[in-house]
Amino acid sequence: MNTEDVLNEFRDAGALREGHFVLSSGLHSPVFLQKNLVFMDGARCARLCKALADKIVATVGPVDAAISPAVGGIIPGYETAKHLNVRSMYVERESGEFKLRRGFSVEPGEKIVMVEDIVTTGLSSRECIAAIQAAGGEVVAAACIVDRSGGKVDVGVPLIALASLEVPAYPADALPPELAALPVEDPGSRRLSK
Ligand SMILES: O=P(O)(O)OC[C@H]1O[C@H](OP(=O)(O)OP(=O)(O)O)[C@H](O)[C@@H]1O
Ligand SMILES: O=C(O)c1cc(=O)[nH]c(=O)[nH]1
Ligand SMILES: [Mg+2]
Repeated sequence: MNTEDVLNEFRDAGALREGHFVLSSGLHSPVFLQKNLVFMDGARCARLCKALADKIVATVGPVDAAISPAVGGIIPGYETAKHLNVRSMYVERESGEFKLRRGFSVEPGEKIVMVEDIVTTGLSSRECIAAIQAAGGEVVAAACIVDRSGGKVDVGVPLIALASLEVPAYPADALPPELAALPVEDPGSRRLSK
């Protein structure tokens, strides 16, 4: 499955959104990949995650478990782990920091693949990787459905992306006028209050 195949899955799901979005990183973008509309369709989610699982095995060989950052990473992490035939866990924010909770644990030195939905700046991936390492896991690779940086981000381990594209994103104080004129949506969970 190549980048165009993945984008077609997003298009068919109505998940390739245009407007004015503030991203997890605080950057603003005219494009948002609303991955939940993709993952809500089990067959579509399975097609994407089976392809991602195959790419992970082809790149780094077998792994012991997959761990994802909540919320967006949970469904693709679970589905990718299913195709890898390994257990699936997630980290979630506790006082703002990703932690393994809910009885999840890793054995020292277990080979872990970190599975994200979308990578933009890689900040969430790096935070998730740090949490896995703090729990004793060896993160052998990061994987994602879409890398919006076009291969530019460095998450400290090899990043295996099913699709790679460059999408414009701007700091809040450098918005193009046509973007600034649109009402802003903040669809992610980083700034949600409890
Ligand atoms: O590479 P980055 O710049 O960190 O951006 C990508 C992250 O942003 C989104 O999560 P978000 O924090 O919006 O919350 P969500 O997972 O609940 O959608 C997405 O799920 C990635 O985790
Ligand atoms: O960077 C993000 O927060 C982000 C971008 C995107 O297209 N989709 C998403 O869910 N998050
Ligand atoms: Mg996320």
